[in-house]
Amino acid sequence: MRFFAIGFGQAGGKILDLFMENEKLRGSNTLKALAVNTARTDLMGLKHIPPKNRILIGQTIVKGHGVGTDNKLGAKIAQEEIETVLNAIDEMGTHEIDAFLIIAGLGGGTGSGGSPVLAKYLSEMYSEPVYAVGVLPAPEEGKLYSLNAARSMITLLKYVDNLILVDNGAWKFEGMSLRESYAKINEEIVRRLAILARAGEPVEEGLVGEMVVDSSEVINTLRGGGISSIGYATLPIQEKKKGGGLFGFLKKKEEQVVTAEEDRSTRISSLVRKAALGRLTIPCNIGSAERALVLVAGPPEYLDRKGLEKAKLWLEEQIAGVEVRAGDYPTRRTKHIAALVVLANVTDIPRVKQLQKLAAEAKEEVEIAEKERIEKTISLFEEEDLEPLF
Ligand SMILES: Nc1nc2c(ncn2[C@@H]2O[C@H](COP(=O)(O)OP(=O)(O)OP(=O)(O)O)[C@@H](O)[C@H]2O)c(=O)[nH]1
Repeated sequence: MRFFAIGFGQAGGKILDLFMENEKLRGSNTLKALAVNTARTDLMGLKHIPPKNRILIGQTIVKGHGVGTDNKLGAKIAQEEIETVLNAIDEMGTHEIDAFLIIAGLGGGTGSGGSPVLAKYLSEMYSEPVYAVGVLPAPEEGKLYSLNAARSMITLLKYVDNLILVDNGAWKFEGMSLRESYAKINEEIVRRLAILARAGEPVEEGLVGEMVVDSSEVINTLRGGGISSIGYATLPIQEKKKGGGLFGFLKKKEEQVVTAEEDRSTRISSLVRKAALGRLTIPCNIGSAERALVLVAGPPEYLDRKGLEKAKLWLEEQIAGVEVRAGDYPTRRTKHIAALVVLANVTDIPRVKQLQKLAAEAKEEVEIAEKERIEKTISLFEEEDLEPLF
């Protein structure tokens, strides 16, 4: 799956930078990456997106300092400078890509306001699907972030072919602050995107996928303009050494490592279940998904067609719809078997409901506060009979 990815704002840029690093490390050069921001320092902090593929917008308005969580300003700047962004995309080349992928934190200003604007233009100008990865703010970030995210989500859903949500609140790591968790959350997001990017890619020389998933199957799964959540699970593998002895046995117990000789089919199907029922990028009711896609990657001797088919049947029972696509990707560049489950077009997502509620409250509070402020300011001058200067 060849993505043209645009990291919008700080979170989007950082996640895309890591995605780029990951793709380089695994020897793939199919990912096109462009970072767009109103903050100069955010762009300067990127390491793997080449400087020529970083665009600073809004310089005349915010002087390279970001929009300070004002997503209306973020949207306005993106609208005014959309030509610059679209020209950069065109110059980088779009003829070989399968889809656009906009990545942004939806609680801030630049990415939250800018990504729906970009999604609108890309969906009008190109036939390739436009997906967004939207990072939702954690509850402790406050009502302004909720209001921003809710507004951005509603607008994005008008233009994208699919919105993959990631909930920072659900992903905050034990004993860590949200900020300290960012790096780990970003790694988790990139792990999932990297597996998705393997769909339809030529496999390493000498390897053959048993059930290949093409990029068109990813596109068919994600069609329809809904919200998706992604599950993921891995299992470490271990080459079976002759005379592994007591140490080998202990290691196996501790780390739950597996060897190729164990029941492959059960192992694959339980790994897929673990991915679907475990921690999703956004917690949701799996029974409300319209479609699903399963991708399993790992060394070929650990992959198994029967196991995948079993997992597919099981998922068909779990989701609301009937469309489940499944495939595998053999690779020797890993010491794990990884299962990815995309739950497409889910409708029962408690965090989104909660965000809408918080956003509605925040909107009302802002309006009341503004009205009161105007009234109080006027009343400050009511008693005096002074004329304004002009
Ligand atoms: N997962 C994750 N979330 C992040 C990261 N950085 C910021 N966020 C979240 O993204 C939201 C803020 O968005 P940013 O991308 O920082 O803001 P921006 O788009 O650059 O906009 P302004 O800074 O307002 O100009 C908040 O909800 C943060 O919790 C990150 O590296 N990873």
